[in-house]
Amino acid sequence: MLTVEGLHVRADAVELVRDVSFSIAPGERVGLIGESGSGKSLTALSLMGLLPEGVTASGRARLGERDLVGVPESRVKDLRGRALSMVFQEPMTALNPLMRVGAQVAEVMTLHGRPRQEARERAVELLERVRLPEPGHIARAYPHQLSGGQRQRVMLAIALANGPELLICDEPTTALDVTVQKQMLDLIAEVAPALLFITHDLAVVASMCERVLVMYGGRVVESGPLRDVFTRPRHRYTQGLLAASRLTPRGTRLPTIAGSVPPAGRFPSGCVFRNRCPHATPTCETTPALTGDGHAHACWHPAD
Ligand SMILES: Nc1ncnc2c1ncn2[C@@H]1O[C@H](COP(=O)(O)OP(=O)(O)OP(=O)(O)O)[C@@H](O)[C@H]1O
Repeated sequence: MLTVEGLHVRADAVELVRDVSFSIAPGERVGLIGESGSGKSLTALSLMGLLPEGVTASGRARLGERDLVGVPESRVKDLRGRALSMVFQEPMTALNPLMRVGAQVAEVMTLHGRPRQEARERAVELLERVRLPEPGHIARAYPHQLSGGQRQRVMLAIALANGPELLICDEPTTALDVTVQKQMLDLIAEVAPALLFITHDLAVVASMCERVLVMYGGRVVESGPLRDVFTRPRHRYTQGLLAASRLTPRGTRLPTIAGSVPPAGRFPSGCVFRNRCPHATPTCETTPALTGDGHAHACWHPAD
């Protein structure tokens, strides 16, 4: 559905994103991870036609039959917020502080041609879909009257308003506290038609995505199904990332905690790995190993 081939992003002579290629199939959830400054956001922004002033993209990116790069702004504008939409990290900067949130959700629909009254009614339905309580009441609130988690749900409602084919999320839960993060991630996984999910957090990628792309120094250095990349990381950066994370690559012997391995299924509530060990293979017995704070994630692989 989305095909990116040889995408480059430059600011003057400096190449910030180099020769990036990947694709996303309908319904697929793809994670984009990489260190700070590796080019994740610029890759996403070039698909949205939202690159900052002085930064330009070249190469090919298509959503279905429609080109996203190297086309006039009017064409991309027509697709943006309709065929593909994006949820950013900080909802407070993306929302208009002077406009009621219901009107902001309705506006993205009227901009794409929906009659005003119909858009207002649909806005309340969308606020309900993103599980905001009393959506009619919330629609009349201003952004500052909502919590961070509620504001991010409003952003998700805006992103979903015109029934996009692809949702791009750039660190959408970083500004939220941990319990709210989990609810938001579950909601995104449920409502996204297809997803490009940008994050630093490997555990989040493991719980949300089927495939992963790893960026380093402006390039995609590794990509593949989640299990392959997490169990057989090839690039040094991915290996380092996994070693530093709460996940342990298959083949690593984990210390037995306090002389015993906790029984399977003893994940703390809210744990993103509940019954979803990313290393699981048919031959691998996986058992969650809980460490001191009871919320670390690792797998026990007796076969290794
Ligand atoms: N407007 C700009 N002009 C020049 N360079 C820029 C501009 N915006 C970003 N860059 C540079 O491009 C590189 C990639 O930035 P990008 O924001 O895509 O990184 P990222 O992987 O999303 O990082 P983070 O995880 O910190 O958000 C960085 O080196 C950044 O400094």
